[in-house]
Amino acid sequence: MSLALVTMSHSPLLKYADPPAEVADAVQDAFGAARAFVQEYDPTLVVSFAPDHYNGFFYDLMPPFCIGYRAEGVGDYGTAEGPLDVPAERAEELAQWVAERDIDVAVSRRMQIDHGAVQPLEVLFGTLTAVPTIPVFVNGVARPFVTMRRVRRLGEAIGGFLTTLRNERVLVIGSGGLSHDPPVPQWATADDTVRAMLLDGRHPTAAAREARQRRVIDTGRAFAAGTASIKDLNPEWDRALMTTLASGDLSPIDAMTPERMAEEAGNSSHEVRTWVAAFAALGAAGPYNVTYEFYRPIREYIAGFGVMTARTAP
Ligand SMILES: O=C(O)CCc1cccc(O)c1O
Ligand SMILES: [Fe+2]
Repeated sequence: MSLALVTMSHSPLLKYADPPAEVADAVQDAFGAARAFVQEYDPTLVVSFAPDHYNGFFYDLMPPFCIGYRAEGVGDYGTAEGPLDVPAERAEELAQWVAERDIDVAVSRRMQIDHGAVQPLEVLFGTLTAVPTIPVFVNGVARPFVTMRRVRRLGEAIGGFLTTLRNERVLVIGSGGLSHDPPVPQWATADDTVRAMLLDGRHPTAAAREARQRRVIDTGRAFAAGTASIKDLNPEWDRALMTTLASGDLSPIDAMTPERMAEEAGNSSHEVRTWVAAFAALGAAGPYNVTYEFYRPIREYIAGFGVMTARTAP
């Protein structure tokens, strides 16, 4: 049973920043390559590993992982709003399978997902309902972080389940990263107003959402102009990680720690957990080949921007 994979950075600034045309075109070309790969594979089921940015998951109950039985996009940053087509019974079987492999996952019958999960679906399929999709939340912004080994083992367990689905062509997606340090609030440094949002900020007013987005948009402009105080992108770190993921041997990733990741690649580099889970899932079906790779550090998007496609070796 073979599997296919697309991992890609996301950026809320895709529609709100203005990089040089050559850069924007290169990203669109990379999206086109990923889209062509997916069209050719013609998946019947998608499993999407994505982080969240305090739009669906908050500190009133923050799990490291969550499998969605139902899910809807919240429509942040102009992304699609509304329900996904989640095959609920399959999602339940998946959660049971994973639980039996000693990985503790939360489940949600009302998962809310943001641009982190929605953007790849829009890029690859145009809509949120084109292909039945099981969303898997992987915490990438809210301390505490589980070990990278745990993330790899989650991916392996999910991949093991997917290889049992003989009548499906399954695409796994990983969304986020790579190195980047956008102004996502953190509990330790937040004031009372921001803490209230981090605790339980569901269904913000339009004005509150606008204010949050404005801060990220302004930071992107300043970062491109060289006047932002956020940590710089780290292309060497990004390329090294992509090389490891492509190698098929993910064991070196177990040694990565949240502290060093934040130090070397920024506070949102933890989003690469979704890539690790996705590659580990792919690897559960056997050796794989990377069929496409794109990488550019893009300050306007506040992202070490990568796209990879891969499939089980023939
Ligand atoms: O908190 C937000 O609203 C989004 C922050 C953000 C910015 C650029 C790239 C990202 O991956 C990201 O997460
Ligand atoms: Fe993100």
